[in-house]
Amino acid sequence: MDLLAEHHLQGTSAVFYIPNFISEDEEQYLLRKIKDSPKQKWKMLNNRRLQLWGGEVLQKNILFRQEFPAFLNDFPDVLGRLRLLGAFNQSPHKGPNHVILNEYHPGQGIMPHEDGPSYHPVVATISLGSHTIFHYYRYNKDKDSLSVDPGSTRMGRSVNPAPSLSLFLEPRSVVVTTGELYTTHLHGIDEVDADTFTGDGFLLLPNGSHSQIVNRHMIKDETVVRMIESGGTVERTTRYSLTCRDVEKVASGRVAGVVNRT
Ligand SMILES: O=C(O)CCC(=O)C(=O)O
Ligand SMILES: [Fe+2]
Repeated sequence: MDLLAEHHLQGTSAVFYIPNFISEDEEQYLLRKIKDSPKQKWKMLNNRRLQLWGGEVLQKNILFRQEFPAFLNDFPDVLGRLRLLGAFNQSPHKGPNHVILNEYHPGQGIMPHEDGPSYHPVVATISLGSHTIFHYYRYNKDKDSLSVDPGSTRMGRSVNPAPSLSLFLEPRSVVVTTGELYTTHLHGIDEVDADTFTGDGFLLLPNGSHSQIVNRHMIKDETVVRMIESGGTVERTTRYSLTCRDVEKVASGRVAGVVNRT
């Protein structure tokens, strides 16, 4: 984790934020490749669409591999860059073997959730095209209480609606989450068109309360930093995220249409 260490987010056990992990030219290239990808690759969900790369995690949390497209491990070698960073040094395959591409138009987000047991507890999330605000949440202490929205949690435990940590993710940045923020917290993105800051680092949440942006001293875009410190609104545009993880169990043997590789 040496290269990562200088990007450690103070006050967290193990969150790392790296602005400009992807160059502007690489971002344009990746966005073009995403737009040119076959329509049938998209999986439609209620509030967004996504693509799975590297294979699919099927029964028993096992990954059935498929080759990555060249723009993830050839040019630009996003996956190799994550390996060099050391983010996956402790993971079974020493690098990500699975990537989810999520598309969010303004007003779209993702409910608080955990990523589940298939993955080694490290996730690297790259943002392309637009910023977003990424919240981490805790479960409430009362294990027996029912969730207000049971669909958003595992086991029907209630989630504390006040984020325990809020990050501003710039386009082209990567955030690496490990440790207890991965294993015991949830994460989510509010379904809003824009993000309004009220000064001193505080973000106005949809329920009228506030949450402070904890990585504001690490943000490179000075216009954004001024808004976060003095107040203002940043409109969201379409964001693509690459959620890169290592699935611990990988199927050996050949499956129809799936490349045999461990
Ligand atoms: O888009 C993001 O940044 C988060 C995506 C996510 O949490 C997931 O795919 O599990
Ligand atoms: Fe997630």
